Amino acid sequence: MLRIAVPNKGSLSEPAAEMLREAGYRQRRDSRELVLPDPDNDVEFFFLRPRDIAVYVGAGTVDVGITGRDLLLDSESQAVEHLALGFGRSTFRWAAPVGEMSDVSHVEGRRVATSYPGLVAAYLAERGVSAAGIVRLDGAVETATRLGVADVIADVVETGTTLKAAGLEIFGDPILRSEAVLVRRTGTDEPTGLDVLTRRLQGVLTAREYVLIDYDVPLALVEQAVAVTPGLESPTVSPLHNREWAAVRAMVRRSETNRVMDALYDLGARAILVTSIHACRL
Ligand SMILES: Nc1ncnc2c1ncn2[C@@H]1O[C@H](COP(=O)(O)OP(=O)(O)OP(=O)(O)O)[C@@H](O)[C@H]1O
Ligand SMILES: O=P(O)(O)OC[C@H]1O[C@H](OP(=O)(O)OP(=O)(O)O)[C@H](O)[C@@H]1O
Ligand SMILES: [Mg+2]
Repeated sequence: MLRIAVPNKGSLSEPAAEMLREAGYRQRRDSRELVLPDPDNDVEFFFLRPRDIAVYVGAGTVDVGITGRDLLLDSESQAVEHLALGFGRSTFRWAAPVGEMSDVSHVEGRRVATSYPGLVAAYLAERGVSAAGIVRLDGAVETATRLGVADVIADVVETGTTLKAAGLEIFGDPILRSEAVLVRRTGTDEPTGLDVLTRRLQGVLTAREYVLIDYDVPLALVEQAVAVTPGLESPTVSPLHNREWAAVRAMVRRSETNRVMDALYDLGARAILVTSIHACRL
């Protein structure tokens, strides 16, 4: 039975449960449940703090887990990224009071507040910058400079609203681009059942990223139309009752739907229909 760790709280918790539900797994109804067996799918879920998940996976006490890439790298555990999951996207960035710093070299000799000391120390060491110290805080890191415990912070930024409200501005390149990831232990055989979980999650990712497009097009234009919608392997082209026309079906990236529909219409395609993909295996 594959043991899967899932965030029990925080911003990754709900979207992780949603993705697993879409992949056909049982999910808990009560947020106080800590363990949930799913015998039909031969897996067992453990609801743990996202920060601890890489630690459990690295120690081998659970087989795989969902956590943030930033938390994985901060953990310095034996866990590695297996599959990026496309939700919980954020950047991890430097910030300081407005107008004070513009480059990571300015962190030299200054005090840094962060919830990710491992990640920050590794980043600074790689660039040969010595901070005066790293102050580890659990949250609300943006307040640290105002309260005088640090000169600069390194923290998760999504919209930038929290930083702005604290009178801070980002500087330097992003330390990291993070998102939720499925992690597994390094240096051991792949756990039994991970192949099925991976295919199911990839199915959800594809169903979210792609739509199906159907249209009718004059036979003479099929080649040009297919060049606009090449699909993943090859589009389906079917005859229509009117023998001078064909029906085409292909997968298209959701983000490109309208551009593709416009191009097909301009070419002469008609009855262009777009439908969501509910589930898939490629
Ligand atoms: N505002 C946000 N937008 C996107 N991802 C975020 C945001 N805040 C935290 N994360 C991500 O969530 C993970 C941290 O989860 P964690 O549960 O420890 O903190 P949290 O989501 O901030 O919850 P809380 O602070 O309520 O405990 C990290 O991978 C981080 O990148
Ligand atoms: O760029 P924004 O959209 O403002 O989001 C980023 C903020 O969200 C998270 O904080 P959270 O609300 O989890 O509080 P915390 O600092 O106590 O973890 C994160 O730690 C940042 O502070
Ligand atoms: Mg938080």
